[in-house]
Amino acid sequence: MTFDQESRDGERTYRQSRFAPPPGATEILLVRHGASQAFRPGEPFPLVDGQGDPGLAPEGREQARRVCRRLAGEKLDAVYVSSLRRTAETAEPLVRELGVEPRVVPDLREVHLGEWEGGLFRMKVAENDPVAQRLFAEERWDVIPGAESAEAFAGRVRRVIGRLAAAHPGGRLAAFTHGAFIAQALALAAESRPFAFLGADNASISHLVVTGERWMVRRYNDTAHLDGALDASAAALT
Ligand SMILES: O=C(O)[C@H](O)COP(=O)(O)O
Repeated sequence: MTFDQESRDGERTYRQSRFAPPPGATEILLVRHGASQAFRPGEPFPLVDGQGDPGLAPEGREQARRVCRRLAGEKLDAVYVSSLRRTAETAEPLVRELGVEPRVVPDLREVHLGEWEGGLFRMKVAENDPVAQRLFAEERWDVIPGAESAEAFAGRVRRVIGRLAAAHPGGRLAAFTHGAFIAQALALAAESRPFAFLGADNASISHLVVTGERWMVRRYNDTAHLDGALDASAAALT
């Protein structure tokens, strides 16, 4: 006898059920792009709208192949990318497989790192620069001169997630985006400290379920498709 069968005296029983999105909710799979090219001091990345625009590193292309193979098995209503090429390059195997056009939404771009754009950010963090220490202590990007303000960034992320959800009620979409963007989106959903979700891995999947103002965190930094042997299969995104 299974748990949801009626017991012998006719009393009903109830088994635990799996999560199901509320009616009309939008599932947004936030995919961080694959690893981008290494920064070499003195050779800044080209800029797009003032932001560093490296392409994918060889390992990033392999990560892209794996995350797209995982997503290809999912029912998706649309694929979105930011205006920075590393997201489009990561989504490329998926859009080719699905035969769809990626939709470019510039507001999915990374936080603007001001004077540390073009690759300098990584060097400053690696060198434990005092401003980088402040940035992580205060959980604000705008301690970097010229960087996007905390309020502007949170507002941009809130608005674009709302727009994507409104465009696909009851649907599921993949949005290829960036590490700080994912951290901000999940922090808004969880009403957490701003950096509580910082550190999503390259080609990881995070997952929001959005109903109007109510956002739920369903998944964070899922990398099952990256770990282990090349052909390891990952579970469906339930
Ligand atoms: O390491 C970097 O270049 C910045 O943190 C940008 O983040 P991203 O790689 O997620 O766009």
